[in-house]
Amino acid sequence: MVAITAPSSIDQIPLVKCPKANAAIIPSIDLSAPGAAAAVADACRRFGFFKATNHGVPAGLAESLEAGAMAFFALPHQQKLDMSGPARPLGYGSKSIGSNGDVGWLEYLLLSVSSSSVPTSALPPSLQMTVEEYTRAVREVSGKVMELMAEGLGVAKEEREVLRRMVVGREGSDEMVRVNHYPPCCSCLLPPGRDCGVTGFGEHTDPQIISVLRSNSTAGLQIMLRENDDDDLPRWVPVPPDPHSFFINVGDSLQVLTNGRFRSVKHRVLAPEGNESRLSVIYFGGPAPSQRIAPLPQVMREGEESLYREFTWGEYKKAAYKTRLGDNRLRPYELVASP
Ligand SMILES: O=C(O)CCC(=O)C(=O)O
Ligand SMILES: [Fe+2]
Repeated sequence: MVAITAPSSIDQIPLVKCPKANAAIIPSIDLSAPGAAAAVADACRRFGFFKATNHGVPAGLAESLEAGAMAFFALPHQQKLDMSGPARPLGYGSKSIGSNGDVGWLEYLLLSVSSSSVPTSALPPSLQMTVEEYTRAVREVSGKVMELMAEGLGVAKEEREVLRRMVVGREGSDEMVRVNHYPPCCSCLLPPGRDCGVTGFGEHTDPQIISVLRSNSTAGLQIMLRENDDDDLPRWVPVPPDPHSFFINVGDSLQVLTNGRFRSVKHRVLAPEGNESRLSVIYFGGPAPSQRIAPLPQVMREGEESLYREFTWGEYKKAAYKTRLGDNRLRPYELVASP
């Protein structure tokens, strides 16, 4: 039993109805194929998002984490709170996302996986071990993807680790794992096929450099397509779930590091419509708090000007905690106003 109150009690943020799904347009990239670097860069420029296949993480690892997480979320509410502490922001949270009034139809665990303030020691030991093992594997995927990104951006071979080194294996880097559980929402109230339109996780961009997401086979994730010349209305596109693949998000910091070449992707999650829960696990790769976030000299053309006022990751993260989920957190740092 999941200790979440009835759907009617949560703030139902009005959502734009989804246009017909056009799932085929979400790029799917075999990370080991020749040409992967160019495909990654193209996807990050156009969508800030892609599906990564052939990533080398054994299926059993994600499945064990999924099973352990589902068992944890099935515990009584108070026990989950007692074990992990209330999310501030690390720990166990339910419905409330952050401290600024954002709500969603979910419960979650937010864990820091690189600092000593990790509440994972309060998790059931087998879940803690699985989270740690899974994180080691996904960290490698994120490192590989960041190298492909650098290659696709045209960074010289000797410097292709420039992004990876900010996160992977760097002393003090800010890596987090979030496990989100979206219980079935209104299947009891609506006929099959009707969009219940309840927000699972409201629209936002991820502030870090990179996010690596894996979910079970329950749908709900959507990304916003960037406006283009023919279509200047924002369009939400459902992302068909694929438990065998990872989904890579460009975060705000990577947008700045690439001087806007890669764009952080707006995304959201709708609460599940059927009887199945959605379970997602997201690895967020952030740098050390003192890391300066400014366009990388390796990607800038001669004479190119920075589009952003520089900041440190620590400053940005602190500012992000003071904003609402859907706020454009990069706007205060833009030197050339976006439309
Ligand atoms: O749960 C999901 O599928 C995505 C959630 C998300 O975007 C996040 O936790 O930042
Ligand atoms: Fe996100």
